[in-house]
Amino acid sequence: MSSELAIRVANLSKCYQIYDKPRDRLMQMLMRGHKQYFREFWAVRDVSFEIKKGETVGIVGRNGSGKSTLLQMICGTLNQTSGSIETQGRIAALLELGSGFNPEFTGRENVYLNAAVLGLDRHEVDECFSEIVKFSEIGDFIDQPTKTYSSGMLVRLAFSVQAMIEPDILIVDEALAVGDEKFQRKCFSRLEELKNRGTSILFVSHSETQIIELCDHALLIDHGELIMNASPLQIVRSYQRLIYAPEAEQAALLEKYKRNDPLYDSAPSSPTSPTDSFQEASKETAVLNHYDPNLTPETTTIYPEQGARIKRIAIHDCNGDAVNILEPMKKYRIVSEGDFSEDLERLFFGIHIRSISGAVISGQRHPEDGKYIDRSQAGKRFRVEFSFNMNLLPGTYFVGGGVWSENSASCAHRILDAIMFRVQSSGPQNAFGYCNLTASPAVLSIEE
Ligand SMILES: Nc1ncnc2c1ncn2[C@@H]1O[C@H](COP(=O)(O)OP(=O)(O)OP(=O)(O)O)[C@@H](O)[C@H]1O
Repeated sequence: MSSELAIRVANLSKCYQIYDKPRDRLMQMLMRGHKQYFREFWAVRDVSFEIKKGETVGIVGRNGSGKSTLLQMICGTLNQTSGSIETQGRIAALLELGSGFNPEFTGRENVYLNAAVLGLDRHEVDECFSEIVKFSEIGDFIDQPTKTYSSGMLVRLAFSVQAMIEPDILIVDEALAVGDEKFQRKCFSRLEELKNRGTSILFVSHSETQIIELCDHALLIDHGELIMNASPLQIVRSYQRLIYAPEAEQAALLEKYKRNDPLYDSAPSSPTSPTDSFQEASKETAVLNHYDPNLTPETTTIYPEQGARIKRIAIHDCNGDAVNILEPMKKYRIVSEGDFSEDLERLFFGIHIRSISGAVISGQRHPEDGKYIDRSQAGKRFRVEFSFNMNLLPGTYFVGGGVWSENSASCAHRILDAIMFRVQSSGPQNAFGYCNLTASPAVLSIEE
């Protein structure tokens, strides 16, 4: 394997033998393979990919798609049925909650045991022990058996051991979803630190923000197969589109992804594509200086219609004119219009604003959390207006919107990156990031 690579997986597969009855397992042993008493279940099938040193790669997929099985094989805690795995350097892994701990041992004993498994000798553990305990915030509990720990404490200690020993490869299986938000933030800043120091990180997450913000690229796994290996944003979009698609359309979508067909309806756009007609409907006659007809996203993703259809999303200024060049600190309205093709119950509308990297910066729903519009009838049109203060800093942003209802398993209709807008600069800024939350200028005093 080239010295640039940290992990190389080639044609990796895992087949489980499923016995419907315990008796079948016994029969299989007795018959010594003369007859087959089990069903084969391929949890991972012919997966190949490479991860370079220092890269962070996210794995995305539905429940049961084979993510954990794949990670366990890479860590060496599960044998593959066929294929090969090559890794370079020390691998640390955070798999199932507390799976590396012996519950009868104290936290301290488990730290030494865990570190020994990772190849550290006693002296090396002595050197980083206090750092591990400090990071985990376990305190005096470190000398209690880990069976007395809460799930949050277990994950804190497990993460601390794996992350403080500076592995070459770190594998994390969703474990970070456990633990309080403050600790999660600490874990992610530690992951960023490891990433900057050159650790290759492979992690499973259902959080689109984590995938987009941390990963260099990502893998989409479904039914044990590697469906796509692409940019984090593309993977997150494809995954969302897959899980929101009606069941009947999912197989075709997966085939399309596998063939590496253009992900978005708009790329390349055909004259009749839904994206074109949506964008045509959303296009406005130019309003002097504040509407740029060329400002249209190439990443528009239109979900299948399931009872509703959003026909147009637009931003209006205080005169009701459609705009997409916005001025900081002014008031605007985002308007979403469409119609219902089915009778729907308990519905709500939403819009969101995303950054270029795809992170959701802000969103609004109507009615508010926990409340719904009781019902709507097929054939009726809707129009919903969300008002907002333009507190975003100069830059380019994307707007998406959706209609959700209890009748449709996922959403009645949804469009990601429906339109885009630019916030103009209004001169030198004291604020940076995405939002301007400044209430009044900073006050400085320096001692004489
Ligand atoms: N020991 C086993 N014997 C038989 N089948 C198994 C075994 N372990 C896992 N599986 C099956 O393999 C498939 C993949 O499981 P895996 O845990 O890898 O999925 P996953 O993508 O990590 O799911 P989740 O997101 O729910 O954690 C599942 O259908 C699961 O039921």
